[in-house]
Amino acid sequence: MIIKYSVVVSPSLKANQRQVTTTMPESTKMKKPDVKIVILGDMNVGKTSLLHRYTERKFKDTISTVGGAFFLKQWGPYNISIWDTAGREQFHGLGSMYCRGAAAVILTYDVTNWQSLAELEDRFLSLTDTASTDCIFAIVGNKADLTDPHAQAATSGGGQADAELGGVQTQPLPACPTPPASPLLNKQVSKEDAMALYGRVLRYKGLEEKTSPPAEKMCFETSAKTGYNVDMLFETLFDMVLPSILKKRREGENSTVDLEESRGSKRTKAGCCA
Ligand SMILES: Nc1nc2c(ncn2[C@@H]2O[C@H](COP(=O)(O)OP(=O)(O)OP(=O)(O)O)[C@@H](O)[C@H]2O)c(=O)[nH]1
Ligand SMILES: [Mg+2]
Repeated sequence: MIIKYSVVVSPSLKANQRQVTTTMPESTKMKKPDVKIVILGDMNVGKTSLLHRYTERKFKDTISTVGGAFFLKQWGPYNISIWDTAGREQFHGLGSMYCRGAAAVILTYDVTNWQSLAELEDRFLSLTDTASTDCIFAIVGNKADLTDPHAQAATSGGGQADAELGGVQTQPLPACPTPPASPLLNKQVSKEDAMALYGRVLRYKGLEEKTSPPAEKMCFETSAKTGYNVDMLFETLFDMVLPSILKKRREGENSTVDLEESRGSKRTKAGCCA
């Protein structure tokens, strides 16, 4: 089950004064998220498209994100919120607010645009200072369909999430004729460049490479257009944030005050003193 919530901000105010309002479907009582994943990156790299692909199994027209939105994904018994953010400079100040307490951050670039990788380090990495201390990082090169014939030919499976959306039963679509492959563009960012950035992210966070998830596992090339590696990205992260969820739940249990017990102990104390 996936529910989408929008976050509305007033762009006319300065970043630190902006009012943030969350809107949600009237009929939906918000479930409490167990954990938060945030997707960051420059404008136009395809953050919203990746989320549409994962949650709606579609590649559809987007408009540049204003403020942010989050999706609530039920993963087994847990609720995972996935936050989409705006890449536009104008909304930069909101990024660290969205990252507060995040268990995982997806740093997204466009494989055909070197600058979009550089921006991750220059502009977005510092926004993650507010994330959880054990935050996991994934580096994602999107638009792989433009440079890689495998990604261009991939077709995303649709069954699982289609069936999940509002519990609506869907019929498989009739097979479409395969569109002609478009000519491939030059790849500007190699997987090695992304893996080197992952190493620098770990150093920035003061994390040991030896004890952190390896770069090969945490660097993905995806296509929101064809669905290439999109499920793999989100589901790898969901599995990896489970320990954070369990830790949070344990901490929640330990900090719960048992009112009956405390009333009882008060009475005993009072009885003692009497
Ligand atoms: N070929 C190709 N185009 C893509 C892909 N993902 C996104 N796009 C296109 O890239 C443009 C930007 O996509 P968005 O998802 O809106 O980008 P964004 O990162 O959310 O941008 P902001 O909201 O402005 O930060 C759109 O025209 C998309 O259709 C992809 O995997 N392949
Ligand atoms: Mg967007």
